This record gives sequence, structure tokens and C-alpha cells, in this order.
Amino acid sequence: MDNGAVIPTTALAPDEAATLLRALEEPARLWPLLLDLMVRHLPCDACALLRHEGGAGGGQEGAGGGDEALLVPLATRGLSPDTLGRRFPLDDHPRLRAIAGGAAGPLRFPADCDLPDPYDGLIPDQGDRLHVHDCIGAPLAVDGRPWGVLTLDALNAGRFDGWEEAIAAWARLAEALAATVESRAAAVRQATMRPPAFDHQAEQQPADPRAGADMLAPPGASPAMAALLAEIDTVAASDLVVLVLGETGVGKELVAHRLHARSGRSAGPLVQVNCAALPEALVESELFGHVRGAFSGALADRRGKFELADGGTLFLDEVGELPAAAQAKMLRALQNGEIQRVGSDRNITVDVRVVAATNRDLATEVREGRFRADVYHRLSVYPLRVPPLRDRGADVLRLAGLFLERNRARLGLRNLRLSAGAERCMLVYPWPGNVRELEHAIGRGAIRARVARPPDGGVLTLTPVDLGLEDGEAAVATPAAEPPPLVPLPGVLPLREATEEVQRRLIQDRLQRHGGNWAQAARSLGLDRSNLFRLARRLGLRE
Ligand SMILES: Nc1ncnc2c1ncn2[C@@H]1O[C@H](COP(=O)(O)OP(=O)(O)OP(=O)(O)O)[C@@H](O)[C@H]1O
Repeated sequence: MDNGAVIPTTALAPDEAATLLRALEEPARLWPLLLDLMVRHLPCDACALLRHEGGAGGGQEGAGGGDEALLVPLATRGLSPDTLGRRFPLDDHPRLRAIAGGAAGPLRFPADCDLPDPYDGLIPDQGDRLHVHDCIGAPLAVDGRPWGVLTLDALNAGRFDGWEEAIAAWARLAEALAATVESRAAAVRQATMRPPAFDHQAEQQPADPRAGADMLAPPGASPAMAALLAEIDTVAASDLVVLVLGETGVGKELVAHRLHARSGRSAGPLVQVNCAALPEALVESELFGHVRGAFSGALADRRGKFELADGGTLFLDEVGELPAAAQAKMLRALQNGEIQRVGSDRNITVDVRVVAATNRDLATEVREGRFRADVYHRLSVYPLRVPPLRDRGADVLRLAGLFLERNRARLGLRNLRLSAGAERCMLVYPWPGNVRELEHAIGRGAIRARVARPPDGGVLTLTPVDLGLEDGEAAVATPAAEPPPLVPLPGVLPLREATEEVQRRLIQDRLQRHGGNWAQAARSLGLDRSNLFRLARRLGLRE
């Protein structure tokens, strides 16, 4: 593109504008599409759209999220995949603070600007430091309040000369789209809000309506996770009992938080009980309360968790551990919303939505007589299964971004990032402990690396060894010695058949490398497992 050109508008073609408007129906698609168009029309090598979260001045209606003012990426182009999972505290990133902090329009940072760049180390193949480059950022506001920031980076100095007006026009377009998205979201919130009909007197604070919600869903989530999130949002609006299923550490608790946050009960309390942690003798009293004198030590009347959750949501974590007596009482509460405090035969009616979670196979527990069938049926009105991390493709890198950023801040580093080898290993390792294991691996790895070597200019790069994934490195680095080499294709095949033959051979090759494990083969091909199945069926490799 001609550097000197002044383009007064976004220069969107009519079909591009139409695609953008259609994407308004689906914000998850909207922002990546906007950035695709920007990369097409502007001379940038990387760009990002970030939204304010938290902080006194921070952002859109509904943003809670604590006191720290953060920018959270909604979409990125030309930045490493973990960037989408990161959070950028304004206090740690002076350039972002300058852009967000009241600039009237786009703010340009010349190549010799000595403020650290938030994307140092995050533009692939640029090493640990971004050297000479051009950088511009525009604040975005909706209804006169700060909403987010748009950033553009180019790898040579002066690349944005003459493009300031065009970039300002794109920022105005982003603002217009954000305003539409926000007003639709506000309308939906309004429509699903329940009247505050209850005096909760709850000892628990009402849950922050956004707590956990964004953590669970880094933008650009895998198809498996995107499907789950859509399902959560659908069922959240109802009052159905939900049973959240999934392996340990997949994020079931965050699902429960999101269900509450997206429900019409979000202004009410979210009361959480870990059924495995309750001493057996106290389970009933904890759940249903007791009256004075019900047992020795019951010195006063006390409400249980069901009553505390009145008007809100009761989250029964590890529900498979509930003792039989408590299960029997639970049945009544689930059937007609009635409970009795221990030591009393007075019925108390509560308005509670129950969300339960377990990593046990409850159907088997029922068959083997350890869990009551009637309670199981009441609990599993709407089962939601959270996919294991190994089936979530590149989500592992986006989640890694979130944990890298947290550890970066904790260790006071300018940047904490993954080596290319570490990224590859993460994509093939099966993560039996799921997101919890990933979180711990990065936390441990960051400390290990910090002790083992000094950061280079404040940047620490985690290797497979730091993360305890060196076996994975051996596996991904193993040359294709065992599988047969890819035999050249006969030169006479038409393009389509040749392409299919290459796909067929690549899939067979990866399956062989990964001992027939489809999920790992899919990950190494950068595909979701169900997409690989579909492709393999089309190519005649599966029934
Ligand atoms: N999508 C996510 N984003 C950020 N953190 C996550 C995500 N999913 C899980 N985690 C983190 O992983 C850890 C485990 O999550 P959580 O406790 O919700 O899992 P769980 O499925 O309830 O596990 P368990 O069955 O062992 O109780 C937590 O520290 C949680 O914050």
C-alpha cells in the first residue's frame, strides 16, 4: 500500500459492510471480522481490539470485575495465540494507559518512544523485543464512557504516516459497532431481569454478575467450548435444575457462576456448598438449617444454605458425595421447593434454582446403589457436560495467556511468554488435570524459570522443561522415522484429488505418530476433534 495515501474513510466495500452488519447478530464473530477488514485495508502487521473491565472508570454497564482497571482483548490479529487469554492492567502498561486515559483521538507512539510496548514478545518471530516499529492506538467510547481501545502495530517506523485519518475512521466504526452491541445486550439484560421481590438478608454477598464469566470464555473459544457457552446462556434464562458434568479441573465451578450471572437471578445471591467438605453430622443442618435445641450445640435458630439462596442460585458442588439422609431431604426441596429446618416440622418454602456439579459418573453411582435414582433424575433435568481441555484444541494457548499474564504481574516481569516448543507441547499433552493442571504448570514453571535464569530485558520465555512437558517435546520433535515417509503423489492427479490425497496421508501420518489417538492427532493438525472426524469420514478414513 502507498504510505503517503490519505484515506478519509474506512473504504469498506459494500459486501464487506454487509458482512459486518450481519455479524452484529453474533458478537463473537463481529470483532475478528472487523480486524480482518482492518488488516486488509490498513498497513498494519498486528492489531487488537480490547475492552475495559473493572476499575472506577472502566467501561460498559455491567462491568464489575474488581478495582483494577484492565483491558481485555476481544480479538487480535498478528499476535501470538495466548494474547487473547491475557489481561492488560492499565497500571502495568503505560502506552495503553495513555491511549485509554482521555486522548481525544488516536495516539501515535514514534519508533523511539521509550514507553514499553504491551505486545513486546507477543508478535511471533520478533524475538523478545519489538525494536523499530510504528504504533498507534485509539480510545473507544460508548455513550460518552470509555469502552475499549483499538491498537495497530507495524514493524517499520513511519508506516502509519498519512494513515491517521483512516485509522480514526476505523475507530469511529468500531465505536458504532460497540454501541450497537452494548445496547442490544442491555435490552436482553432488561428483559431477563427479575424484580427484586425478596429481602435476602443473605450473609453471602450477591455474586458479582460477571465473576468468572469472561474467564471461562476467552474470545475465540474452540467449537466445543463455544457450543457449551451458547448452551449455558440458553439454559441460564430458565429456572431448570442444571447438572454440570466433567472431569476434574475443567471449570465446572465457573460454569455454575456463569449460569447464575446470566440468569434473571443474578441480582440475588449465589450460595455455594462443597458437599464433599461438609462433615456428615452437619450436612443436613448446613443445607436446611436448624432450630434452637435441635441438637447439642444448636444454641439458636439458624438458616441453612437453601434459605440463604432464596431468590438466587444454590450451587451444590461435588453433589455425588452427598450422604443418603441428606439426599432424601433434598428430594423434597427439589420437588416442591419446601424444606424443614432440622428439629422442626414446619415447612418453609424457598425460591431457589439449583445447579449441581460432579466429576463422578452419577448414573453408575445410581446403578451401584450409592446415589438415589429419584434425586439423580431431579438433578439431571438439564445436564451440561464441560469438555476436557484435550478436546478444546487451541483453547489451551488462550488459557495459558491468562495464566501467563497473572504470573507476569506476580513476578514483576515485563513479559512472560511461551517458547514455540512449549506451545507445541501444550497442544499435544493430554492434560488429565485439565485447566487446573495448566494453571499450576504455568505457575510452577514461571517460578522455576525465574530462579533458573535472569529474565532477558524483563522477558522470561518458558520452555517445555520449565513446564514439565519435556516428554511432550520429545514426542513432537520425533522425526517421522517410524511412520512411512510421505510418498510423492502421482503427477497426473487433478488438484482436488491431489489435495484430498495429501489430507488423507497427513491424517494417517498423525494418527500413527499419536498411537491412533484422534484427539491428539487433531490437535497436532490444528483441528478440533469433531472437525477431524468429519474430514476423515469425507475422505473415507472412518465409517
Ligand atoms: N475457562 C477458564 N478460565 C480460567 N480459569 C479456569 C477456566 N476453567 C477452569 N479454570 C481454573 O481452573 C481451576 C479449576 O476450575 P474449577 O474448580 O471450576 O474446576 P472443576 O471442574 O469444578 O474441578 P473439580 O471437579 O476438581 O472441583 C480453577 O482455578 C479455575 O479458576
